[in-house]
Amino acid sequence: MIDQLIANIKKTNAPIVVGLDPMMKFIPEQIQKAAFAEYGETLKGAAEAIWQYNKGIVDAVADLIPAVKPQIAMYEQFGVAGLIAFQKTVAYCKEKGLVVIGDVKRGDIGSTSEAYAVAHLGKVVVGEKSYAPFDEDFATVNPYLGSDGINPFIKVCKEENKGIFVLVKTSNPSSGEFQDRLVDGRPLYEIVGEKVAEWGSECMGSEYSNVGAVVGATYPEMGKALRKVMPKSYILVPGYGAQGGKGADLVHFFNEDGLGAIVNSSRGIIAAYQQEKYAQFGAANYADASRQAVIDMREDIAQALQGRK
Ligand SMILES: O=C(O)c1cc(=O)[nH]c(=O)n1[C@@H]1O[C@H](COP(=O)(O)O)[C@@H](O)[C@H]1O
Repeated sequence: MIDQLIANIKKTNAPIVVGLDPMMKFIPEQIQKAAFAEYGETLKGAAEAIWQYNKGIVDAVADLIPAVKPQIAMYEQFGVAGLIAFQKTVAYCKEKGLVVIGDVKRGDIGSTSEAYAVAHLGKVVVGEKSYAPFDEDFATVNPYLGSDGINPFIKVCKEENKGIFVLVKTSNPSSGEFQDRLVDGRPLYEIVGEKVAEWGSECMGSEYSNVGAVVGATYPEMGKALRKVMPKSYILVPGYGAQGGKGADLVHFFNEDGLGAIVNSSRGIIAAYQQEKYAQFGAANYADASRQAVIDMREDIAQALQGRK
């Protein structure tokens, strides 16, 4: 699957992931009204609104980007109806040729991780039949339980040609509370990064591994160090835009070949029309504002990478 992701990145010339993290406050009134008219102010109504909103954005940006990252929490808050919207979003994006990174941040004891891996990347067996319940291409995984929690994902990745991104150094302000702690004189995130390289060596694509890492754009120096620790792992870099990360911060997350990193922006793209910079689009043209925000992000990253040469 990493090969598909890289092919899409090369085709679009955009190492960008659009994060599909829909929140009701982003959804234009006309979409909410139509959904509520059909289903009432119910969980189903909310789920219909987020699905229609997503569809508008995906239709507007799909030709520009290699991948999307739906964040399951934004759907799960609307219960089963929300999860159906998640599933529909995954399927629709795949139909459009996009690689789908399910941001599910799973990880548990072995037997439980196995079920998570089956749910999101693999197939579940029911009698004589088998089903791919959510069928994302990649999933984000929390490594805190150690190899027991990761190995079932790697097994499914090998069987199904899928991939994972393991949390190594997260973008949030308190990520250092545990992740930066020194263990035998070295920061914990570096030890996890080494483990990602080891797990990744078991699950290689042609140039890069199907086991990638998540490292926040908000910690560029750590990104630089981690790039060297896991040379064959793709780094998924969240924290661009709404969390303050900029193109210039991202340069060292990439390898010399211009590959090796893919940068996520969620609110910065999907709610662009609510920013002053894109206000002229208005709520009715929210998807056009998202398209312009993707073009600007692509330019920002390209310029930063150009500056490195
Ligand atoms: O795994 C992630 O994607 C992730 C890891 C991390 O360290 N920081 C982080 O922000 N994320 C996710 O990336 C997205 C960032 O959203 P924006 O800040 O709106 O661009 C959210 O879906 C977060 O859950």
